[in-house]
This record gives sequence, C-alpha cells and structure tokens, in this order.
Amino acid sequence: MTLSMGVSGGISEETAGTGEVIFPEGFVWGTATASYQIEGAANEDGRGPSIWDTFSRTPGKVFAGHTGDVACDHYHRYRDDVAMMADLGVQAYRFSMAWPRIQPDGSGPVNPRGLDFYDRLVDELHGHGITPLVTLYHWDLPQALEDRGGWTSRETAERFAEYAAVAYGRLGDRIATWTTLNEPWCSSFLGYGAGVHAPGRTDPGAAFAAVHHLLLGHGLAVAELRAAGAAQVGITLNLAPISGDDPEAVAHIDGLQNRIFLDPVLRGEYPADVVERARRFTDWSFVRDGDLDIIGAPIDVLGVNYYSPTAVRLRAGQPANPVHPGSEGIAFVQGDEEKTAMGWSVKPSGLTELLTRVSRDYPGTPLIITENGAAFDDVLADGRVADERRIAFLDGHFRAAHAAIAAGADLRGYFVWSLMDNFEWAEGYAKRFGLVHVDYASQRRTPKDSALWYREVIRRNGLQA
Ligand SMILES: OC[C@@H]1[C@@H](O)[C@H](O)[C@@H](O)c2nc(CNc3ccccc3)cn21
Repeated sequence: MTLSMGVSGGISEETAGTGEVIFPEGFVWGTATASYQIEGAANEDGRGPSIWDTFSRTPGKVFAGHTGDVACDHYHRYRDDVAMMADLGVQAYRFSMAWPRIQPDGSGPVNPRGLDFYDRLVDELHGHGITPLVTLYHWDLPQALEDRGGWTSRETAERFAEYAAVAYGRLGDRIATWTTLNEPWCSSFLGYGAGVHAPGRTDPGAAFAAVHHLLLGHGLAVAELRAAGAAQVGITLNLAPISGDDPEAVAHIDGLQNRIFLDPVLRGEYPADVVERARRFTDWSFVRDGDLDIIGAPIDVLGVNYYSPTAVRLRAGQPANPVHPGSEGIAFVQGDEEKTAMGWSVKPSGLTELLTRVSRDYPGTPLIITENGAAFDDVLADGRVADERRIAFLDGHFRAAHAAIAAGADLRGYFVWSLMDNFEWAEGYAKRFGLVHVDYASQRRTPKDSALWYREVIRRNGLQA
C-alpha cells in the first residue's frame, strides 16, 4: 500500500467539535519517530558520531546533559516495539534512518551492519502488516561532514544524494514512500542561526546557506530516488499559520517559516520578498544556475508537521528573534489558548487553516500530516497513564484535519508524534510526546490511555460522537 493511493473526499456529514466524523476510505493512520530520538546504540555496530552526539555532549546545550546514547534502546527492542504498534492497530510507521549508521563518515564506505538494522526493522514492519514511511534525514548529520562545513557546504548536499541512493539500493524493494528531509527549517534556522539545535552555530548567513544546501540535497536525492525507481518521494516541512495585524510582519515570518521552503520545493523558486529581506545576511552566491530546477523537481507527497500556530505583532524596540533573522520590531505573541508542556498553544483550527492554505496556494500535491502531537506532564500510576489532555488534543486536531478534507484538502494520512516518549532534543527526556510511556530506567513501555483511544479511532477510521 503506498500512502498516496487513498481516496480523498467522499466523507460523511460532519458535526463540528463533537459529532461523529469518518475519514475517507484508505486514509492512513500512523505513528512517527526519529533515529536519534529512540534508537540508542550510539556506538554500536559501526555507527559513526553525528552532530547531535557532539551537541548533546556540549555543556549547557541539552537539558541535564541528556544524550541519545541509550534513548529508548529501540535498536535492540525494535521487535517488541513493532509488535506494540501492531497491537495498537497502527497502519503505517514513519521512522528515520541514521545516516551515521549507514555511512559513518557521511561519505564513502558503507557500514553493512547499519543497513542490516533497517533491513530487519522493515521486515518486522511488513511481517505485522505495517507500512513503512522513511525519512532519510532527521537531523543526525555525520559529524565528519559538519567538520567540512555541514549544511553550509554544497558538498553535504551531494553526499546526501549518494547516501539516499545507498539506502534505496538496500531497502527500495520494501519501502514505497521516501521522504528526504525532516524540517529543513529546524536544521537551518535552529541549527545554524539560533544555535539552539546541533551544530549550535549562531550565524544567520550560515543559516541561509544551510537552507539552500538542505533543499539542494533534497532535490539531488529526489533525482537519485527517481532514477532508482522509487514509487513515492516527498519531503516533510514544519509549517504554521501566521497571524497578526501588520501585513509586513506576517509576510516576513510567513516567508521565513513557510514560503522559503514551500516555494522552492513546489514552485522551483525562492520567494522574492524573502530573498530581498535576507540580503542583510547573505548575497545568495551559493545558489547556482540550475539549482532551483533540481530543488523544484516534482514530488508525490508533502509531509506537513503541525503543532501550533504563530502570532506576531509590531513592538517598538523588540530585538530580533535569533530564530528568525531580520525580525527586529516583531514580537511573537501567545494567545490565551491552552498550552502544552512545551508552552505551545493548542489551536486545532490552525491545522485546518494551514492545510487549506497549502492546498490553495500550492495545489496538486497530496498531503500527509507527518507529525502532530503534544507533550503533557504525564504521570504513570498503577500501570496506567490517564493522559486525557493528549486525547483531547488529538481529538481536536483530527476533527480539524477532517474539516480541511471537507474543504477540499487532499489529505491522505496522519502520523501522531510520537509512538513513544523519546529524546526531545534540547529538552532531553524531560518532555514526553509519546502515545506510549517509556520508563527510561527499566525501558518498560506502557501504552497511555491515548494509545488505547487511538486504536479505536483507527478501527473506526474516525471519531465517535
Ligand atoms: O518537538 C516535538 C517534535 C520533535 O520531537 C521532532 O523530532 C521534530 O520533527 C519536531 N518538529 C516540531 C515542530 N518544530 C519545532 C519547533 C521548535 C523546536 C523544535 C521543533 C516538533 N517536533
């Protein structure tokens, strides 16, 4: 089953907010994870160091000095984790491959034991009737490539395409949907601009070079995957609806958050306003003739990660937000909506707004929600986690996705972030996004109430009244 073979439309009448909603036949329900966040086995079977191994060992960068050395020990426990997914009725599973497992130095020699792990994982998934959706890059860049400039260097884009071909060569016969990057916005603006993610650089000009080379890597990898016969290729972007009273402020942030990625990938061009505003930080000389044709090669599916909307307003004297270069005078404001444990506003209608906007402005590409979920302060008591807030969060967002389908969005599937609690980047293990609770001391998994609730949603292909 490929993920874009579903049928959009043809849905029952919806009662907003509380009534029964049924999703289109063939709609795919899944869960998502990422290699560095769950695998552990950081120094096992030939895996090389990644920038997150380096960053998490840098004092002060990650909560309490947490690292992904062990994480959820998924590298050793994958069979039980897949069986757990099957028990939860999960139809598809989005996971990422660790480039440093497959090419420890990011180029050259391939580590067969790294490929062997994903071989075993994919066979286990198929053995349980679970469709794999792979992310080739979810932030764990081989450190050796960062030592040569990382995503600020064109060479990394070229090495990424080679890695994609290696991965496809071993697993292309069993994985139908290949997404290249997870959230190039995070890799570039958090990793090279604000320095709050690996590799921890704080150089806006480097962030724009990283934007380009990440996108170029995407395009070069798409070409390799197409040449090798991939059934479906795509990319995952974290997107958000941007609201505010000042059109210029909204356009500025919408440009840096959304359009700087959507336009190249889906239109083959950078948004002119973003290019001009960024000239304070870069001369864009890293863009070569033909790059945008490579980046804009057609894709089969766009992965959308949505968590929370963004609201901005003008504020005199407001210093620039380091995550958003050139945002002097723009304040990021929070509404009075409920907040998650990450401090993110809970606004399901933002998902409807986002999906309908992308469908309107970038028509023709099927969408998948590749991540949506929430961290709450879960408590395990008597073998149970009564995470009612997560159930309410997901219920609201599922209804919002359904409303977008009703409004014409070609949405094919939904992957809840995350299958299980895991390493939450700079927050370490302090934040829990999982449908399944993980006791890191014992590695015991406990499906939360939300996991049991999700099992019923999947069985019904929708929500009860
Ligand atoms: O933070 C939850 C997840 C994270 O665990 C995933 O690895 C990543 O793909 C992901 N992206 C977002 C949305 N973007 C974002 C915004 C600020 C900081 C980090 C990520 C949330 N998440």
